[in-house]
Amino acid sequence: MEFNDLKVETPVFLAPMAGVSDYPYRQLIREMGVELLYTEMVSAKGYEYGNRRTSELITFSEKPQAKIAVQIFGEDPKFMAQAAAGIVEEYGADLIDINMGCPARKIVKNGAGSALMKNLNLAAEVIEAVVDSAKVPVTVKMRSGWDQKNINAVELAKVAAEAGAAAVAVHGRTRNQFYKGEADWEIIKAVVAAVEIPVIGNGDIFSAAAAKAIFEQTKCQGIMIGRAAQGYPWIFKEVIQYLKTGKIIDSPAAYQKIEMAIRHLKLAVNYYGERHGVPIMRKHISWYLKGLANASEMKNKVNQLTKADELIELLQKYQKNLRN
Ligand SMILES: Cc1cc2nc3c(=O)[nH]c(=O)nc-3n(C[C@H](O)[C@H](O)[C@H](O)COP(=O)(O)O)c2cc1C
Repeated sequence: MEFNDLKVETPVFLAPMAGVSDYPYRQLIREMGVELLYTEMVSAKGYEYGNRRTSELITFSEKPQAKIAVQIFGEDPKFMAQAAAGIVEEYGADLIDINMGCPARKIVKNGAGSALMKNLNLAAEVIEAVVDSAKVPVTVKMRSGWDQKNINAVELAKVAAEAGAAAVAVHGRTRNQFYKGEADWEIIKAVVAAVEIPVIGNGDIFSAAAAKAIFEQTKCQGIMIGRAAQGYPWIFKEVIQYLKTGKIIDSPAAYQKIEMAIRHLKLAVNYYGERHGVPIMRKHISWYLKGLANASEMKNKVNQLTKADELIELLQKYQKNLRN
C-alpha cells in the first residue's frame, strides 16, 4: 500500500488507542511484523504548549524497522498545522494522521474528533492546513458518520482526497454508537468505490479470517486492528501469515501470554517508572490473563500490587503453575 511516496509492504496496521498504544506496547507489536504503527491521539494544543504528557505519547524508537504515524486531534487549523510540522521535525514522524473519529464528549464538545464530521468545511480547512505544513503524507481517520441519520464518510473521504490526504481510515460505526453494535463494513466499501486514494478498513477485525473477509468484502487497501490486539499482540502475526500464505499459525500457549505480560511490564516500568508504569499495566495484564485459569482471582491480586518486583513474582509463580 502507498501513502503518496511512502510504501508499506504489509498493509496491516496497529490502530491508535488512547491509553493503550503507547511506546512500550508498540515495541511488542512491531515484533509481530507490523510495519506502520499509529500512536494514540495527541492534542495539537497540548503539543504547542509543551505538555510533558504529549511528548511521552509521541516518543518512539521503532524506526527504522517500523514507520510511525502520529495521530493529532484538534479543531483549529492553525494549531493543527503547527503541531503537525513540529512533530515531523522534532520526532521524525513518517506520517501524520488526523483524528476525526473520537466520540468522547470532552473532545467533541470542542469541535474536534468526530465532531468534524458535522462540519465538513472546517474538516477541509484542517486537512488542507496540515497537508500544507506536514512535509509527510497525511491521513484522516473517521467513523461512518455522526449518527444513523448522518452517515457521511463518503463525503468526508472525498473532502479529504480533495484536500490532499494520502489515505483515509474508516471505522464502520457512527459517533453515537461509540463501540456498540457491529461495525458496518459496507460503508468502507462505499468509500473505497468513491475515492482514488487508498482506504484503510477498520472495525471488529478479531481474527485472521475476519481480516481476509474485510479485504474481500470492501476491497480496501489496508486494515487497522485495535481491540483484538489488547493483551494479544499475536493477532498481527496470525493475520499477516494468513493473508500471505493462507495458513493459520498456532496460538500462543498460556505460559507465553504470561511471558509477554512480564516483558510488557518491564518495558512500561522502564519507560514510565514504577509509580506510573504499574497502574498503566494493570489493564494490559488483565487482558493477557483473559480466558486463562483463575483469571479473576489473579486480576484481583494484580490490582492490589504497586511494586513491579511483586507483580513479576506473582506472574512468574502463576506461570510456573500453568506449566505443571
Ligand atoms: C481504548 C481505545 C482507545 C482508542 N483511542 C483512539 C484514539 O486515540 N484515536 C482514534 O482514532 N481511535 C481510537 N480508538 C478507536 C480505534 O482506533 C478503532 O477505530 C476502534 O477500536 C475499532 O477498531 P477495532 O474493532 O479493531 O478495535 C480507540 C479505541 C479503543 C478501544
